[in-house]
Amino acid sequence: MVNRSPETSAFAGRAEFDEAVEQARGAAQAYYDTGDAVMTDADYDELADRIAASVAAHPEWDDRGVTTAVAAGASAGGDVRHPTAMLSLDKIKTPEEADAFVATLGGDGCLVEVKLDGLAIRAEYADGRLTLAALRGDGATGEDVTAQVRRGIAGLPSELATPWSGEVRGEVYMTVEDFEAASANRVAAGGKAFVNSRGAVAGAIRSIDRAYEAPMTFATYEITGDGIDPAGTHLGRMDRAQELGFPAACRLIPEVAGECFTAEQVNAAIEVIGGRRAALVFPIDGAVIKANAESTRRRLGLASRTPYWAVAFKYPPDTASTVLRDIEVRVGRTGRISLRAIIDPVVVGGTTVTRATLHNPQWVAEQGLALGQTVAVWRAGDVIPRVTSPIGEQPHGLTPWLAPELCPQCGEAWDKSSLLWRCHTASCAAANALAYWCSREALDVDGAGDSFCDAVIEAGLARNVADLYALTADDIAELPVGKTTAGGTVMLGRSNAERIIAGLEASKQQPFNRVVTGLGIRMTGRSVGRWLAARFKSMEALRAASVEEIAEIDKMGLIKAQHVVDGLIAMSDVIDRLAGHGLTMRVVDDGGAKPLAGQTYVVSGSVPGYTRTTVSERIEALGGSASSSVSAKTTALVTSETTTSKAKKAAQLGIPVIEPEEFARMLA
Ligand SMILES: NC(=O)c1ccc[n+]([C@@H]2O[C@H](COP(=O)([O-])OP(=O)(O)OC[C@H]3O[C@@H](n4cnc5c(N)ncnc54)[C@H](O)[C@@H]3O)[C@@H](O)[C@H]2O)c1
Repeated sequence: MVNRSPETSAFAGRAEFDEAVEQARGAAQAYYDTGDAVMTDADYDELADRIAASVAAHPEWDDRGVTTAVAAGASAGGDVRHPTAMLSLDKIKTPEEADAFVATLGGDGCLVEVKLDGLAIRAEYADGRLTLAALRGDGATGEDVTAQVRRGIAGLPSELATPWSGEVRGEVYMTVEDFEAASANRVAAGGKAFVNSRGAVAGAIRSIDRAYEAPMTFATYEITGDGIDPAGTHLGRMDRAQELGFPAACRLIPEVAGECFTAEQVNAAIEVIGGRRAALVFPIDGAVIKANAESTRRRLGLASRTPYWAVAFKYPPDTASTVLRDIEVRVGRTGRISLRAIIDPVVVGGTTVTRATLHNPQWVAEQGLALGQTVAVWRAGDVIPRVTSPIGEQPHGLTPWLAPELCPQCGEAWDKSSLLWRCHTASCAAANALAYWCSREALDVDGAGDSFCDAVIEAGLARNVADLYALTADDIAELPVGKTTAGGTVMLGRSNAERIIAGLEASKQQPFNRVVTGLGIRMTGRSVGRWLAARFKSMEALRAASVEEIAEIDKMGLIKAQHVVDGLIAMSDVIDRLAGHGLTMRVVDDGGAKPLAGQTYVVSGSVPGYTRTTVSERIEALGGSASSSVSAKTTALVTSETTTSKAKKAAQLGIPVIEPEEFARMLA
């Protein structure tokens, strides 16, 4: 057994302990039987650790199998008896615990492989034909899923190319893409969206006559049978498995497929897998460290629930639970509804998060989400945090949240023809266009927020961004921009009006790329604005460019290029008037030195004194390029974090990392 982290504390009293056991068993029942989440895995693991620490301190306390049985609390296995037990794995969380495990191997070799997050399955073959497939169940017996497997699981064929007889064990899982598809297919067939990919596998593999497509994949980690040396090594057996057509879990990340002999090698492999976690197409919840040679495995042996020759390293959770407090409804630049969850602060993926996105109104309704309810929030790598599921039963007395039937901006009905509702009214489109133009990522007009833009459109003072430049402080000082708590009207006021007019004046000095960005052409944003400005240098040249010429820009593509051409034509008059008002219509080269020429930087997080846009602009003004993803071409990654996927990728590729403060000095 692996030593538990010192901070794990035992329960003080028996009653508290019994309650925790009950809670853990209930959670396991939901987790294994239905794939539902009653708590996050991290919360479950903490509870199980505390139960284990309590049993260690009070051996007479009965934990009803939580620490000694496979899937304790879940419904009893099934009709199929496994010839040898299908075990669980002991968990570790720190490099020191990994060191301790490696020490137990006594210098023998081990492997570090991905711990796939799906369901354990075993399949028997006779003369190349699948004869039986069963789930792990309680470890001793499991459910027969032969018919479901025959429906098709990639990597677990009903018939092999050779007449092989034997048994494979492994994990059935869904790739990220297949999970999204299975979930959408189930909703289209009148069912509920799946909560996560493991839950999706649990649901799909158990329903024999499901009315929706749910593509699944298999990878093996154990094999016995014809031509397999039971006394050999894991790597040897996996070679044979691959020859037979079963993908091996240990080969899914080729960089870590070799044998390790030292704790340093093991921890380095754990780091590599952890660094790639957010970008992997298959779901993992850890890495498995396991002895390679059968002789080592036999020497170390098995406990009742787990082998002593393998452990699972669990990465810091990328999912945390918190309480949903509010949902803000906004209309995006392209008229699409966007939902933002306001949540109690929670640390997830190494950062404190207070806001998260939500899929769409239908998903929220299906999940029955209510304000005040506990939800799971997921954040991986640098992605925007997302609410992935409600956790547990909805507390009594809460009413499910429903999105407003009307657009909160213009009061008209949504177009609900797709899951992401849209508002198509001309006033909303115009107000969104103005708000985008004035936003920090475009012309950054001081003081001109959403309520000002709505009010200008409402009052008929502007129909497009060019009209803004004809306004005076007198025109806008009395615009109604809000309501007092007593229901009275709040006016913009003279000083705010003057601030906005000064902000509009100052925006005439903004560089050309921001003018291009601010036009708000579909499928474009600040990066495309910068690429177009850098490539064509002036509005004149940009307007003269063909779709093909624009598409030649790296990462651009024909579809975006077509939108650019169409957008520029549609906004022809507006652009002419903007030019007339003195907005910057060409790249102004300050003639300064270009010390970053030929260099590419990836900035992750904030650099003092710069916004995300201005830092990219500054890099480019100094002759360099700003990119969003780390690759072999990256000169350096700018970040103060060491645990993000970008930082790990940079470490893997040997790319230098620069602290944001130092980078700010380089740009000065
Ligand atoms: N959220 C909840 O309410 C809840 C409840 C119960 C359990 N859980 C989670 O389940 C875990 C315990 O589950 P478990 O006992 O099923 O163990 P486990 O899933 O953590 O580990 C054992 C399993 O790992 C799988 N596996 C994947 N890749 C593997 C590989 N390369 N080599 C070997 N095995 C591999 C196998 O299916 C094996 O059965 C807990 O740590 C917890 O995170 C969560």
